[in-house]
Amino acid sequence: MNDLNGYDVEDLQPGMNACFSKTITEADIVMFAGVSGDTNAVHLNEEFAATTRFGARIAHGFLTASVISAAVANRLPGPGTVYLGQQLRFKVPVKPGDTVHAAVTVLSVEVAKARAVLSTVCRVKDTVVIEGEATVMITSRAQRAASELQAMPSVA
Ligand SMILES: C/C=C/C(=O)SCCNC(=O)CCNC(=O)[C@H](O)C(C)(C)COP(=O)(O)OP(=O)(O)OC[C@H]1O[C@@H](n2cnc3c(N)ncnc32)[C@H](O)[C@@H]1OP(=O)(O)O
Repeated sequence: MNDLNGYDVEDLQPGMNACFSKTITEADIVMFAGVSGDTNAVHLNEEFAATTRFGARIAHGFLTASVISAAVANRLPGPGTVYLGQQLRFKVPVKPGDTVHAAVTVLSVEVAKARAVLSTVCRVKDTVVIEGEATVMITSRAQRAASELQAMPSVA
């Protein structure tokens, strides 16, 4: 664990898993449109959305995907983790009011590079709405020790 209670890369093992859940509210969709600038009518305009194959407004895909980011940042590997990549497949639309459960599972760990690959799956009830994989950089005890050594004043 690092100072912020995130796992160090040395602590990670394939198969470790964690979940973070969040309900995607109307307010989230409106605020995400504002924050991102993505004002796509399929998210905001009920009349337009009713004419689409979804029949009603749906959440931004990247809003739903952000629950994965929360799972990675808050749960596993936790605080200090840095995203290197995230693959996403949007399988089923998420509607306002749906609760998204983001499950992350460690697939592989590369201790020397302080990297890991995680399976990232979002479900609403039992339905998979997003699946993909994340590549992340993780804090490392070895790197912390090396930096602390470098910071020490040298004795002549
Ligand atoms: C600009 C930003 C906008 C947004 O954020 S929109 C919000 C995020 N997106 C979503 O919520 C979409 C969620 N996904 C869905 O609702 C469904 O998924 C679709 C409506 C897209 C497709 O459903 P169906 O018609 O039942 O698809 P099928 O019969 O399973 O597949 C038809 C072809 O489409 C490919 N496909 C389906 N989903 C995906 C995907 N997520 N990524 C890549 N390809 C996909 C399949 O493979 C197949 O292709 P082949 O005909 O060649 O076999």
